Amino acid sequence: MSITLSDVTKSFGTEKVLDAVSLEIAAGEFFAVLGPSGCGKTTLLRLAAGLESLDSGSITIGGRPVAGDGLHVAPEDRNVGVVFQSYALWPHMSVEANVGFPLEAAGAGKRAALDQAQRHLSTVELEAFARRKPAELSGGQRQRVALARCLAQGAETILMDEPLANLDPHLRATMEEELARFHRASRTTVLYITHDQREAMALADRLAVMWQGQILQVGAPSEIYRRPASERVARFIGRSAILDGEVLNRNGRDEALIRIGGLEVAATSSAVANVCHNEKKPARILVRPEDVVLDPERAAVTAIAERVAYRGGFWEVAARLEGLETLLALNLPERVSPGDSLPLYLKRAWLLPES
Ligand SMILES: Nc1ncnc2c1ncn2[C@@H]1O[C@H](COP(=O)(O)OP(=O)(O)OP(=O)(O)O)[C@@H](O)[C@H]1O
Repeated sequence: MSITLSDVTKSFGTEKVLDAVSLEIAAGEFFAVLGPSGCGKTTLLRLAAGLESLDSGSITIGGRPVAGDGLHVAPEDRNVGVVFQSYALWPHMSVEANVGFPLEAAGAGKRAALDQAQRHLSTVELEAFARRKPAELSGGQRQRVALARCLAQGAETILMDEPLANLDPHLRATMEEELARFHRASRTTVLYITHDQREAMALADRLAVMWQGQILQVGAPSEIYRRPASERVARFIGRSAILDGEVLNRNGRDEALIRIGGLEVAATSSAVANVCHNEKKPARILVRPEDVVLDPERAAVTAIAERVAYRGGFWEVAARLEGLETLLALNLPERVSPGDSLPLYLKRAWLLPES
């Protein structure tokens, strides 16, 4: 079911934690909210779940108003499942009893509840573990039981708050795949809260970048990576260099010729519409590592390697362009050493919109 937040505002004491937040999450979408610690992500999720009440604005789920204008539908009547970092399973019950419990509580007979539980356990590929107790499962398996229980509740919308935060890196990667498979199989709407940009990029159809109670940008992960709306978003998502440069000329509808140090390159931007032909002005320019290539044939500039770190399969390099303070970030397939000069070719750049 779709989730719509309109101008949602929430304060705790004098601290405004959410400031007129509006979001539209489509039915069946995997939507991630990404932001640094304390920016208000969990509060947003708790408001959608009905675990907090809002100060102003409104929330609808599946088109039905659930909060706002004096209305507050109780969490159990919102038809949403919630998965937290801690799995909140009943330790004394078997896996199948944990999953079947919401069905029994809703009036289904014991046998029918267990049959249904089996079906939902097969969605998360845990049929074989039905008789175990939660303590006999791995962290990732417990997380899957919690997901199966949401499905058993009939939740067409699942709210997840950092569900992988307690897992070790290897299990996290496996669980990311599990979550993606779960979403494909169930087609539930997922609102997913995380501060891990890698996780959000890997899982989400779309994501919102949040900062200090506000939404900075909403878009597909590749859109946010390639076309960040501000320097803050650019710094938060992915590795990059943000350099001082100059716009030299407007080349096309969303392209301008820019200069960074001694280098001239075409940059795209949503902001080029504000640039006049032949108008020179200072600019902030985003360069992603994959857009900087070591290529003696096409090299337009030479940079000096300053820091080099092996990252398994490639070397991560920070290199200085003459006359510039900020270091360029690049990934190279071959080893270089600090002090080496690198003939570089810049494939493209992104002219950051003025903020
Ligand atoms: N019940 C509460 N009472 C008072 N302040 C609260 C309460 N819940 C959250 N806050 C404050 O609201 C702000 C946002 O908290 P929230 O948990 O939404 O952030 P978050 O983005 O989820 O952070 P994290 O990633 O660290 O979990 C924080 O400053 C927090 O201290």
